[in-house]
Amino acid sequence: MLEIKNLQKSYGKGAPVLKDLNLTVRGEQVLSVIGSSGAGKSTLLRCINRLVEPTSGTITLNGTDFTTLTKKELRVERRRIGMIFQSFNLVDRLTVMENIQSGRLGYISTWAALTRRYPKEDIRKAYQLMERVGIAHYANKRADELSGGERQRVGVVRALMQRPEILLADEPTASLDPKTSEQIMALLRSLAEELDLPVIINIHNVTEAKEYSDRIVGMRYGKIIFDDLPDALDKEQMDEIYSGTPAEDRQTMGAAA
Ligand SMILES: Nc1ncnc2c1ncn2[C@@H]1O[C@H](COP(=O)(O)OP(=O)(O)OP(=O)(O)O)[C@@H](O)[C@H]1O
Repeated sequence: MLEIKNLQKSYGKGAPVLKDLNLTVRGEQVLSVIGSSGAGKSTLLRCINRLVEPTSGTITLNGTDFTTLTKKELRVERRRIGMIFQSFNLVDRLTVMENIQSGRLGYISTWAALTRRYPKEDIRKAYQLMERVGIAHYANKRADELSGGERQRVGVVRALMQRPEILLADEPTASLDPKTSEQIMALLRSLAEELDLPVIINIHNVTEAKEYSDRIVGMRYGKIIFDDLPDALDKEQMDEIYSGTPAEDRQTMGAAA
């Protein structure tokens, strides 16, 4: 279970971009986070694994409060959170297998990693996952020889190699064509179910969010203003989520205070 309580984030001395945010994610489910540009979706996702440092609040994953971990502890515990990126974040000159095995870095010795002597079990696991997502025949191909959809599948396998307890996907389909984008969303959805893995997706495409998610969270400038089943997201709710500007929201908050 992921439990986010009273999360606040301000960059430097700026106004808060996450405002006392609370969110609980239980069990297997795909949760999509939608909202205007600047609403704080990426910041929220990145606070969870502390790629961005929260200003205050707690983020607890299956009993571990990530906000209080030291840098050293975080290096170990972060493996429990898989992350998928819009730009895939692969090393172009490395093969698919090498990229995938980098998901095991921290589990195997630096020497084994440098000399590409991966444990047999890791190779078996990698092939099993690559077969599952349809890229096993590319194991020895360089990452930069793959299409966007194939690269994202490598990203997914790399994240799963960590044996994560939760998967975070930061706009995983934004660089893909519509058909490939749907395929990746469908893949994430079926993996969530097969592996009993909660997946949080930050996404702009509301149609896809509705089709492939079990739950939708709508953010407006640092706050969650919608949290429900996809079917409950109607035009009125959408207008609410996508209206306003950060400045207007600050004024409203000021008036309410
Ligand atoms: N590193 C940073 N330094 C300062 N401000 C930042 C930084 N990253 C994000 N912000 C600001 O925080 C706010 C939320 O940004 P964030 O990227 O989380 O929103 P988002 O909803 O993911 O937007 P988008 O959909 O465009 O990616 C924005 O006002 C943005 O300018």
